[in-house]
Amino acid sequence: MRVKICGMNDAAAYETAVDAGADYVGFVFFPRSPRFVTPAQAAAIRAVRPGSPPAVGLFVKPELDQIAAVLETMPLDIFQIYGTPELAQAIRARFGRPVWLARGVSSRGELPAAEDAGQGLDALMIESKPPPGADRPGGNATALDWSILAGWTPALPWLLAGGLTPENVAEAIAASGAMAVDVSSGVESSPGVKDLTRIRNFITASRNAAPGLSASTDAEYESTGQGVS
Ligand SMILES: O=C(O)c1ccccc1N[C@@H]1O[C@H](COP(=O)(O)O)[C@@H](O)[C@H]1O
Repeated sequence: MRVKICGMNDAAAYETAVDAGADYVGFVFFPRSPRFVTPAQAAAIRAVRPGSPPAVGLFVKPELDQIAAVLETMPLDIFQIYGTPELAQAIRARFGRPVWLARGVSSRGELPAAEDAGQGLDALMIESKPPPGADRPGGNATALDWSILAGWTPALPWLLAGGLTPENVAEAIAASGAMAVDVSSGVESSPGVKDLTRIRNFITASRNAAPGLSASTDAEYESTGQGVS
């Protein structure tokens, strides 16, 4: 099981996620998000634990130059992109780093299109569609019907996101078959305010849900076909 904790916007939350064993930490560069950080803020948070898990930069329909500007101050290992597959491909080609493409789904019938969209990319972030009126495409604390993912074996790795919490992540993993999960709202006390206990509990609950798979058993994990690079 791999776990990403997204929306890192304070040092204590970041330290807690790293110390609790997060496999990825996410930084949101979308100004309308309550988790938005400037590149300088992200770099300062990351400096608390140099050499910690891969840093995932989240961008919504970014200009390539916006990403380039962030990279001048904040090194990123992976990009999580909300936008077209063509944009995601262009980002991958220009920056030479893994790109995870986010796709909102609500039915099993939408999964083939999601898989197609991910062709040539490194992973799919499968999540709920934003509720009507939402002013951001993710981070809305809404869950999808996890059962639509049961038995899905796309050609590329995928992570499950959207409305996950320490309380429901085990059920989500069991129902969907996900081997990588991502959370933001579910480890907060209010939008944008991370809760340290909930971060620890989320990581523990995720790992306990799939005890045979952990970041330290990579070979076994990769052999499932859901390894996330
Ligand atoms: O977190 C945000 O504010 C955000 C803004 C814009 C796009 C995506 C965002 N977050 C991502 O959305 C999913 C689900 O989040 P949640 O757990 O339901 O809050 C996750 O991938 C976040 O990284």
